[in-house]
Amino acid sequence: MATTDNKRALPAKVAAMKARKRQRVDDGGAQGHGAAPAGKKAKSARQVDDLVWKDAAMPDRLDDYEGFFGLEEVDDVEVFKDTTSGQVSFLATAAAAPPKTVKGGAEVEDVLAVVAGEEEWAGFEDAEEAVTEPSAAAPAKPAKSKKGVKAKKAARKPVAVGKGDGGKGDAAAAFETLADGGEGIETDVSAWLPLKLSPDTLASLAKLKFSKPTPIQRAAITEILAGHDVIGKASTGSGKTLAFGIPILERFLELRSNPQRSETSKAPLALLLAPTRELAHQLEKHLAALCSSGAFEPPSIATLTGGLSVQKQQRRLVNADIVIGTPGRLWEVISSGQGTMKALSKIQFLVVDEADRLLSEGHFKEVEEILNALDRKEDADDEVSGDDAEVDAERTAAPNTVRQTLVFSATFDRGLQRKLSGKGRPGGGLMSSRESMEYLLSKLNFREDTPKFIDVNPINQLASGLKEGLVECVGTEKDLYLYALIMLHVNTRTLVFTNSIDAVRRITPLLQNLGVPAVALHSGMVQKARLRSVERFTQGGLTGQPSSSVLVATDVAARGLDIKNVQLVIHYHLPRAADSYVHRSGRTARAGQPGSSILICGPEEVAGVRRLVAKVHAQAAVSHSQTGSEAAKQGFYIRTLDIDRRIVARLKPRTTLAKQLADAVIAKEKGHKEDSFMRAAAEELGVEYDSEEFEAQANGRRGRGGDRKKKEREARGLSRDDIGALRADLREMLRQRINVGVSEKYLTSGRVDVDELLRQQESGGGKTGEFLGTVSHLGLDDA
Ligand SMILES: Nc1ncnc2c1ncn2[C@@H]1O[C@H](COP(=O)(O)OP(=O)(O)OP(=O)(O)O)[C@@H](O)[C@H]1O
Repeated sequence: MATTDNKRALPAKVAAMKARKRQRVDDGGAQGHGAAPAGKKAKSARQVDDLVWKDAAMPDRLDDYEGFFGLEEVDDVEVFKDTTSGQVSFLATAAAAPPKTVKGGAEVEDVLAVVAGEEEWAGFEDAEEAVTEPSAAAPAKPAKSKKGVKAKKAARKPVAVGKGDGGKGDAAAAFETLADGGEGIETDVSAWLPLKLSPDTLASLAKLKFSKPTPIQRAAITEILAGHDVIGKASTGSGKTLAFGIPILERFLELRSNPQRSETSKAPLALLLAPTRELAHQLEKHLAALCSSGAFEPPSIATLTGGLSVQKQQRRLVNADIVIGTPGRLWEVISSGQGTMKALSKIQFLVVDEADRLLSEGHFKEVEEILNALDRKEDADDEVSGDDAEVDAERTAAPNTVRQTLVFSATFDRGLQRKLSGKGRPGGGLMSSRESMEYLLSKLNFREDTPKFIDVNPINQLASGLKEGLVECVGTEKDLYLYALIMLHVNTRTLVFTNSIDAVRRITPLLQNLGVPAVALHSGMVQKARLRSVERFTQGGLTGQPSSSVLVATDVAARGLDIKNVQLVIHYHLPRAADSYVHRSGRTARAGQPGSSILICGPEEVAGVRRLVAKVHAQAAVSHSQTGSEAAKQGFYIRTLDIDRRIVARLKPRTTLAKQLADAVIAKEKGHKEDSFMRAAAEELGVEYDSEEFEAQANGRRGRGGDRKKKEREARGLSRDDIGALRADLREMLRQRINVGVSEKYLTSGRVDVDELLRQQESGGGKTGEFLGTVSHLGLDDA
């Protein structure tokens, strides 16, 4: 740790912070605290409400306390009066006046007092004299000896910043105190120092235990802080959120510390666009976590997504520092007026997360309208209507000089990527194709001609800890194989992707019937249920409450969702495109963790799947082949995983029963809905409704889907008793152990203890891994 005689240059922001503190102390004097006596203990000026008032003890016999009911008292406070203004102020020690939440990060002293729980602050060590210098205008703050600081630290197990790095200890001393948060966390955040972040931000990072920036954070934060527009590409789960979140926080703290905040700085600072509601809420969570150290008053965040009360969201907009939204709801709010557009036109950051999705065809219309609205220079007060916004915007849009635009994703179109990195074919400027992402990017109205393109993983879009494999089976056995895979990964948080809402609706109850704790997520669910599913999945599985260790979802969960410890992704349906494969698979193996991705496909699909996965890996293969690797020259070849047929065969009866049950319940629900609909329609038409008659007519018109309809009718025909009997049969079946054909190996009560099976197999002379076929190649036997 540095001492006062071993001074080094402080990061600019730390120096600025200290200057601010000094300024504050000086200002305090100028504003009338000048007469404050220099206390023996360091005391500082407080508002009356900031003091620690205690209930005054009252004598027992005074029934109504003679008018003193509620009397409060305070210790260790000096009262003094400004001679010129006559204003009364209080000087109190930290013990008498623990500071409230600190605004703007400027009040370093208060932050430190909160964090350290001390009366006095040791200061930034290499410039103690500047901080502790007794001012004529302020209470003296005695410098604390290094020994004293250390003793307290030892007791409080502080965050270790700059440990062993020699050159960074000066600022580190302050960060140590700042970042502890009283929780005894030890996180060395010195690796962040080159990014020159404020102590408040470092304190937050320490609290999050993020000891060093990820590559995209290291590269992007510097450029963003330098004021550049950035297009950032990095693999899934590599920390892109904080790559833009940290610079936004830095700017927020800077603005907060400025007492003369301009009109602009009172408007929202940043607007973040996300493609799905879940991702928007997750962005809010991540930013809130980043701002939760307690060292400063966090920014107010308004998240605008569909499915939740628009009025409530509009109210939250009023004081929002950061606005996060999905395009549909955001546009709804902007176009409904209320001055939203005017406020948003002053944002300093526009973030487009999962940009290739947001800017793709089909999603872009609303994004385009929002962008147009943001860039309208004239009549910013006017309300925009969806119809005229585009025309007006064409007329009034001008390059934005204030706003920085930050565009992030794990996947960008390859041609565009080459162009952005300066390796593309010359010609065909950014406006070449209206449908292409190039055109859409051009609409983002970057402040610079050439935004910085940062690609930290030009070789591989997939996380390095990801293992991939495929399971081949006939289409009618997909349910069975899905169940088998889940059974073979007990206590594994698993995300199952399908291509349709109907499939989610069918598979979830099927798995539930089999005793698998599954929850559903798709866009047809009401928003609260969607959020609840994510919550249950996030909490379940690993904490001894297996209430939701499997999430069955459509691609609404494919992008951006950051759920800890998802170890397995199963593609029940094949992803429709290479980028979907990347993003779905990216829900596992995040933040440097291992994870596996398994595709279930029919024999006729295998060739297509191999092509698709090879395409994703193509760039890596090309790059490796330049170094001569034989395997790489052949391209990436995804392995087929052999699941022991004996297990599959023995799981079949229970799966068939569970499916029958699930189908019956779904068919009944559907029938009930149809019935209600038909009854209402018949009533409206004034005809009598006879479901059997209608059914008979339908039978006569059997066309496409006739078999399915027949099955549905059969399933619907099951009585309540029939369903009860099926349930009882299934329960009984799930209680049975499944003998897998080798003595002492079995599956019990719907779950499989794979480790136990492998152990027994090994001790019985079997080869480890044989049981799971090549699944062991994925590392799944560790699960
Ligand atoms: N510096 C860091 N050190 C450790 N963990 C980090 C760091 N930065 C972020 N993380 C964690 O890494 C995880 C993934 O981060 P994030 O969700 O930002 O990834 P992403 O790159 O946006 O992924 P995707 O492309 O899937 O959206 C999060 O749980 C986040 O808290």
